[in-house]
Amino acid sequence: MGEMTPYLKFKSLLTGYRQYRLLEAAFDAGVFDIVGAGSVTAEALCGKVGWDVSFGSRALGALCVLGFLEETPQGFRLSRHGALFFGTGAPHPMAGTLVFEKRLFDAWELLGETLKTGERVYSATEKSEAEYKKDLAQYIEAMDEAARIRAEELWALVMPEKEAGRFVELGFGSGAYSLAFLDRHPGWSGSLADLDDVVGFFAEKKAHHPAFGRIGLSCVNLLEERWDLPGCEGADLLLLSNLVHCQGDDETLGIVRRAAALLAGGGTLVVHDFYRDRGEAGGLYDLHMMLNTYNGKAYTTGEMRAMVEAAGLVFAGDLSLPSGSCAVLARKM
Ligand SMILES: C[S@@+](CC[C@H](N)C(=O)[O-])C[C@H]1O[C@@H](n2cnc3c(N)ncnc32)[C@H](O)[C@@H]1O
Repeated sequence: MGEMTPYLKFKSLLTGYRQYRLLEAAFDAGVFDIVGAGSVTAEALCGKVGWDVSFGSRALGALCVLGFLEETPQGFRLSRHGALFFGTGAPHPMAGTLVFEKRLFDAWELLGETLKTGERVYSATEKSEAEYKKDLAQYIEAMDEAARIRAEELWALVMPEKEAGRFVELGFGSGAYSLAFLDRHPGWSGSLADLDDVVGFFAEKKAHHPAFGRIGLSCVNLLEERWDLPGCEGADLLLLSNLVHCQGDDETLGIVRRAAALLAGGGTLVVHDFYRDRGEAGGLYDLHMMLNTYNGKAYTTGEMRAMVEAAGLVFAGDLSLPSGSCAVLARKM
């Protein structure tokens, strides 16, 4: 298919929620778990998920149109595209992402009011310890699903010049970027730092990973003006991935400055994120931060260049990734 006409682009934006609602209804009902195990007739499938056969068959047809399922003489099954994301053995499972996305709707309902108020309106309700832990696990799982895809994109473009070195990631989340880097570069060791609950979660979930033994972990609040991170000093490559959007200009500049101070001479800082001047993803991410954080924002690549230069580094270019994010690179001389 050629380029979308302006009207087609408008219309697909206008009705995008219909695709999402169908995907959500099918996911929530368990359709993908069932077709993931092999072809199944519409009658059997609808019976298992509790759908009316006549209406449910139409929904299954629509899932074929969207490209998630295909119909064979034996019934419905996952298409090649659908099998990337659903079913046992999917290389890029998206179940956590679908569960997490629902949590964002309430904040987006408040966009108009937020724009009028000029400050965050949405606030999460008070959580018990158990709810907080469950929400953190969901957040990290959703982040991990996206990060595992995007890490491959990043490290295919950003390659170290040395066989061995010290890799540092601050605000590592699920650790997907760090683990993917260390997988590719067995001569490197890693030092990772994040808030203590996130560090604990990583240590619990990823201890079995082959690169785990080459990683040192530290707990830190990156907003504090002084960091006690001796394990992160002398970094040959330091990654800030999807971290700078969590806070406003002054705090982010402080983080960039302190991160620059951790670099070894000749070391590289990689600031990977969604940038406002790099397509739709960055523009919408900026609003996502407006709605869901105290003062987070998506920066432009120009703003980030000014920050790395203010931190005494030499801007070394930027790289756009296929999934819409971008890496700003800077060197310590
Ligand atoms: C959006 S996640 C990104 C995780 C990972 N770098 C990635 O790209 O998938 C932001 C991470 O930064 C961490 N973070 C945010 N503010 C922080 C702070 N003040 N101190 C330490 N870590 C922080 C969060 O805990 C979270 O793990």
